[in-house]
Amino acid sequence: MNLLEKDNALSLARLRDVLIRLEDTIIFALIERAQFALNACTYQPGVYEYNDGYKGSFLGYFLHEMEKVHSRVRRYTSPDEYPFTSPLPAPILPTLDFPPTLHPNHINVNSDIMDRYLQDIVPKICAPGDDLNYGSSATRDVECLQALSKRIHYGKFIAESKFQDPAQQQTYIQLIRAKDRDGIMELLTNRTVEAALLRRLRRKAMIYGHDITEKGDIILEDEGSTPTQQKIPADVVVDLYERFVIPLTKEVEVEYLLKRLDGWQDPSATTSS
Ligand SMILES: C=C(O[C@@H]1C=C(C(=O)O)C=C[C@H]1O)C(=O)O
Repeated sequence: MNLLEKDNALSLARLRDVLIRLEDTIIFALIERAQFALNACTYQPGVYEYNDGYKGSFLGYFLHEMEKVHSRVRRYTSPDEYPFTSPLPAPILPTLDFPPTLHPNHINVNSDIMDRYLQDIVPKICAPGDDLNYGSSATRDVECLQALSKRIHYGKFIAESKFQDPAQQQTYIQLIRAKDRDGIMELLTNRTVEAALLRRLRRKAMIYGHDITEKGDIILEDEGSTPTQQKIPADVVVDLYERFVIPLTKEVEVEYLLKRLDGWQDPSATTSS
């Protein structure tokens, strides 16, 4: 979605279409990472010496170097992009005039994303062991992390869209003023959308994650496909969304809404004469 556009920027349907497209990005990024072994040494701090005194992991070093270049070309001035590392240099390009779609906030859940990715995701999609392809596996790790980060932080746009719905705004205002996290979570939750998403995701993962024979047949798990024919198990992708991506997206929505009234004047409030 072009965030420089001003019209219809917060249409919930358009935002949901972005999340649907990001499903493809995430599935293919996971498939690319799954080509390589776990390469656990790339996640352990202190395994390599770095000329600038950096003491973290190979992935951390690679990610920070990548983000420094991306920061220089103003990637993180976009309201849908959030870095994992700091400090980052100022952009060499003039900042773009994004419409003020989101309420000012400093929400960044990338440390949670990194923890869950390393603990819960990589070990399930990669073969154990070390294939020495450290640069390749780290490159795919960065692509997975960036895609997951974009998807989860899109929760801010979704939350703003829901807040601006006239039919729900006063209810959100009451819940926010009461600091009612559970009430906000319940109001923003759409179980129908979530269930449809998981059904669609399983179909995508089964099709994208399998080779297609010359005849055009797709060999699926329940048709006796062997692990070598599965680029990534559909169950892993569905479980990733159900236990991590969706819950963390909703946490971002709740955190965003809890701060939505900071410095905000309710236009519907009657001014006392
Ligand atoms: C993103 C939305 O908000 C919530 C989070 C969802 C998700 O992370 O996929 C789906 C539905 C909602 O429970 C939405 O309403 O589309």
